[in-house]
Amino acid sequence: MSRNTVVSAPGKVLIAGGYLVLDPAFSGTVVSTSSRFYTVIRDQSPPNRNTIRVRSPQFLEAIWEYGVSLNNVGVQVQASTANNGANKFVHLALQKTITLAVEAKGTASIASALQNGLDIAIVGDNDFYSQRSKLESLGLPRTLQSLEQITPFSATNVRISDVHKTGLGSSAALITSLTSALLVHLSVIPESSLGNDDSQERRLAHNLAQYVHCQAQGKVGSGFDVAAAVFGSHLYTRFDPKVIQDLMNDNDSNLKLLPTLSPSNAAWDYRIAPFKLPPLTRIMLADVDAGSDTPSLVGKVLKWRKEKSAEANALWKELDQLNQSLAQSLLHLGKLYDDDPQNYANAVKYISTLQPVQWEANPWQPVKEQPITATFYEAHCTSEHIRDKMRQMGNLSGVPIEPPEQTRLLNSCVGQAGVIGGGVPGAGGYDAVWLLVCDPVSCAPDQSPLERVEYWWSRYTELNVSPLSAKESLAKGARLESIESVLHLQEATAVH
Ligand SMILES: Nc1ncnc2c1ncn2[C@@H]1O[C@H](COP(=O)(O)OP(=O)(O)OP(=O)(O)O)[C@@H](O)[C@H]1O
Ligand SMILES: C[C@@](O)(CCOP(=O)(O)O)CC(=O)O
Repeated sequence: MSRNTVVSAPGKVLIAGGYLVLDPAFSGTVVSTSSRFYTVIRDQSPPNRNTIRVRSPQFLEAIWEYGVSLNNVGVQVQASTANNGANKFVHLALQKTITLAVEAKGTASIASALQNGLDIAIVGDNDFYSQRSKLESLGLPRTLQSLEQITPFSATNVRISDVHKTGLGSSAALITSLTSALLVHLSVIPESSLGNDDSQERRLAHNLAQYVHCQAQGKVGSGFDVAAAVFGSHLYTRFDPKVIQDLMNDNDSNLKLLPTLSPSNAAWDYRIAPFKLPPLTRIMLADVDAGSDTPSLVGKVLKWRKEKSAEANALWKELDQLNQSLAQSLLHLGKLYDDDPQNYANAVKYISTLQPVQWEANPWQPVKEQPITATFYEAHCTSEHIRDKMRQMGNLSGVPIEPPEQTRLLNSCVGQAGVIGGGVPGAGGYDAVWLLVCDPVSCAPDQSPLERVEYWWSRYTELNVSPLSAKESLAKGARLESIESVLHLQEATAVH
């Protein structure tokens, strides 16, 4: 039986550092999500030498066939003229990854891996796409429980270009799972290398995915979304675009890829510092009405920063300090848990039933719980302060980063018992919110913060708020999967 290779990569939420992360002098706090993209690679049956078929079974008209020629001139991946439209992202991922594989392993080895042709299926968790209309058509309320009733990797019944995305970074997760799965399948990196949080092989996968994503988008962004897909949650400092400038300009593909993309190329100066959300807390995400256009928000903010640089730089500095202190408070909570899990759990349970303003008001609170409660309160205040500064950025640049509708929604959530903080992720706009809530082992007889927020969102009328099921992914970044252990993956990717 032919082997299959399955690699998944998570989505992302930038909880702090929007806009700042575009500048290498600042960092962003990025949380990777349990919602993932999965790429499944099998041999073609019946065999079809040197061809690759890529399928996205969740979409209409989403099958692309390619021919691969490997010769002394190089690698050519040619889209079939019978394809229903092009898929630039997938095409570039195949072209660049196979080219890199030939450089690393030699033509004969890659020709042998392609002797039966490849069938590649790509699917994304339902969270990447808005489930609002599906819930409506099923007559289900907009709750986490309702989402569980939708089959995993369910069909969207539309073309890719028409789907309503939720902003989890589908293209970065897709490119990362596809390029990393190919690297494993073509034996450029061993399967075991994705078992380590950080390794030379994972860094190669990162550099390749960043480059392919930049080529596909036609620009070099900050890359925090690809970094999250590869490494999981972390504090991200961007790389200097110069590292791939020559490759980006090389329209005739004359240059070798490996010298630039190799993990030993010191020009890759991105930094990944460890980060994860505190124990017994949970991130909650919601898709809010229609998505906004990130590139246009970003363009306007950057233009304003250029024109009003003194004012903007002062704001960037203040925000940077706040972003760093939020990350430090959240990391410190992790340490407080490690030092004293019992008092930490008690403190979380205690604040889960109180609004943040009440957290420190109890003079009888056990002494050992006090520093824990105080750190949670600090995180709350800092995240509110960040929102304030992001609104200021929006007002000064004339961009709806946290528009008034979102402010009202967030204020009504952040004031609730057990809610630590929240905001508009990434570039902001109308399309999404995140919250960090306490998630104690049990809240009985009270409702948990999660249940309270969920209920509030499902009844909220000013905006239509639809929750996502994602939690933080604690499995770091891209990982090898076995097809049997991911619910519905076999069915969703079967060749019919
Ligand atoms: N499921 C998929 N299968 C194959 N190709 C896909 C899929 N999803 C996206 N793509 C490709 O990636 C391209 C860009 O995707 P898109 O613009 O949706 O990403 P994005 O803006 O990063 O998403 P997000 O808003 O979630 O951050 C699409 O035009 C398509 O070529
Ligand atoms: C504004 C920016 O900093 C974040 C955009 O994030 P998102 O795609 O809205 O999650 C741009 C970037 O870093 O690519």
